[in-house]
Amino acid sequence: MGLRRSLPVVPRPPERVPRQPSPGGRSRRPPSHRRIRLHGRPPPRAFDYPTDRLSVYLSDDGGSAVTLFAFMEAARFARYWLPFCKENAVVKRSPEVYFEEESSDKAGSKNLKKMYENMKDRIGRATERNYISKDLVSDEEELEIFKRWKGFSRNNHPTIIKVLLENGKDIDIAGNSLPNLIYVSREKSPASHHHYKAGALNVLTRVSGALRNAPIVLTLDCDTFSDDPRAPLRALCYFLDPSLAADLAFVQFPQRYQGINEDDIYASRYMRLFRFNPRGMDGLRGPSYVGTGCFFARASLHGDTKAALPISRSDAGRFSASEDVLKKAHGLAKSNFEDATSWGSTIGFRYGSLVEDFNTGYRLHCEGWRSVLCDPERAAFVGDVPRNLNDVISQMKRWIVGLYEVAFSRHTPLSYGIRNASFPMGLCYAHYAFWGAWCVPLMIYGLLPQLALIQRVPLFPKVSDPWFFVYAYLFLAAYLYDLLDFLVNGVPFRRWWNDQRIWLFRGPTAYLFGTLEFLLNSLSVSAPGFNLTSKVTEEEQADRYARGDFDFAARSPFFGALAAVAVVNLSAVAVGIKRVATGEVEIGEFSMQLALCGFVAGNCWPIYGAMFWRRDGGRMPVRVTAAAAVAAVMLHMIAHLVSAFRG
Ligand SMILES: O=c1ccn([C@@H]2O[C@H](COP(=O)(O)OP(=O)(O)O[C@H]3O[C@H](CO)[C@@H](O)[C@H](O)[C@H]3O)[C@@H](O)[C@H]2O)c(=O)[nH]1
Ligand SMILES: [Mn+2]
Repeated sequence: MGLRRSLPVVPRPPERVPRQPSPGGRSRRPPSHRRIRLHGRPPPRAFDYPTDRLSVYLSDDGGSAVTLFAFMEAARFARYWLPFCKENAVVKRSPEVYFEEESSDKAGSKNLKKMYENMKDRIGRATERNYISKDLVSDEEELEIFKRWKGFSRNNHPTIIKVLLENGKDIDIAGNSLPNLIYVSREKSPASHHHYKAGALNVLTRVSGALRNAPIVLTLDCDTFSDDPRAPLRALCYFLDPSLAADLAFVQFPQRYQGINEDDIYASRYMRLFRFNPRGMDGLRGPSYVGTGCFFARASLHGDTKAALPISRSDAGRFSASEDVLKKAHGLAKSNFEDATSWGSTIGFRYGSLVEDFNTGYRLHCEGWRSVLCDPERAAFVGDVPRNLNDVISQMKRWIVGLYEVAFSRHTPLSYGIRNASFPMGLCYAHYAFWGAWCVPLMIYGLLPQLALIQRVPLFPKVSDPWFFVYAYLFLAAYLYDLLDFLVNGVPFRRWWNDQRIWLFRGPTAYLFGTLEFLLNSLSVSAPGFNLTSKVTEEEQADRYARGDFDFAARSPFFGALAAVAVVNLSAVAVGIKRVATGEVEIGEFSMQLALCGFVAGNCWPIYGAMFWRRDGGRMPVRVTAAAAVAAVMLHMIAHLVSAFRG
């Protein structure tokens, strides 16, 4: 049974008539460039896969002419880049990564690099002006396209679909045909909810369905690049396995990242979330969908039950971009197309949660579909992480809100999930859905024993009491178990230490603020929003990150809350030690509380540095420090009042 057609949706460029993109042109940095590093690797991605069975759809949710321009440029560059990769067996097919890491002396590599720099330069200029001017586009026909961008805004613009490359018509410089490349910017209008990324993915699903309707669909985020040309083949192995294929909805590759600093100070690898736990779920109904690096059976997105297997029988057609088909596609991308349809509720990517990935995978599992984790040694897809603490926490806060939206929906994992997916799957999903609830125990442990210590209220058994060992055991066993999981998986100790630290940091920040935000959303005081994770980093900030220094340079309420907890712990340690030293209290009675304060304070070390002695740009703004001190004093006063009242 031969695989007839397929359609991984993977950005990878090219352009029409072979036009010389001035390979020898001097690369010039625009003088007024702010020192900003774009850490999302630019688009070109490539697969070892027959190009006539590959279509790449790029969703531009920002509706920007600059994005289209960048893709036209990249498409042109690909005509030179792809033959070079083939000739030299280049596996790292992101040119940005290739030119950075490889000091290549391969034939043509110098010229190609120049060409690449030149392209980046032109895109840089376009980005800076936010406008495509005549000096950037010489082709009249192309210039015409950009003239359509009059009065467009991100939330109000018509549909634009542009077929940038068509297989069979466009070829690279070696004469090989190129895959289809289609730019899609869906219509946005203030009158319809656009449902963020899930909405964008559903438009892509429909548009690709009209143009080609291939049975396999790959979703990739804008900050992900493909780092293994054979990834589609790996995924297809599962889809073509008759023992799996009947109800296989998706094959998920773990999220893996580049550019994380040595000790991973912000725990950006999310080892449990993306590496350990999916392996466990793989033994049940399969890992959850994590938004990127995931191959779907199109059938599962159309709500067709159990239709994934007969890939070769699916009604995939030949790619067509005829006027009729394009007209139809424009209609499918209209902002009101989904009104009174089941898109987002029982078909396609599911709405109602800011974590559309988690929600969609969960609902598919509940509907009887399975998934598979594909975790080869070499990362198949590589993504980017935020590189300063405020962005890290903001991203997590958005996830927490989105997870609560699933937790408290009518499809809550605790009942619907357990009933429909299975008991253990329901629990796995509940474990994440209620993630933010960690703020309760974490806040209690971060404040209560400390304030009680200062008020001379013992909370735990004395060292001489046998119950003491139960507490000590629970604490140590939990930590040791966590540590072992990391060590066994080859993660160095310091990375584990940072991971547990960030877990504590999330308590009064992402977990707490996420929980509050969800409460406010539920009371309709505010509305959930998808704030994009920042994709740029200031040069200075990037350097700090590379050095492994914490970044507190923002007037962020997160930092205020963190610093307040840190100050309470520091004062408790100081007061506690003083009391023990002067014999005011008996050490046995407060040893556990003192140890706890010491442990938290030890973890807060980078916060004290940022508040008190650091002088570089990453220190905490004075205002935040002051606010935190006031908050800490107030907490002490409240504790004092409470204990006076009780006494
Ligand atoms: O209105 C929107 C908002 C986002 N996106 C896209 O969504 C993707 C993810 O956005 P990003 O800012 O990178 O968010 P992250 O928190 O880094 O993404 C993680 O969390 C998201 C759910 O919150 C998942 O969708 C992602 O796959 C997962 O990597 C990007 O490709 C965006 O272009 C849209 O297309 N439209
Ligand atoms: Mn991202």
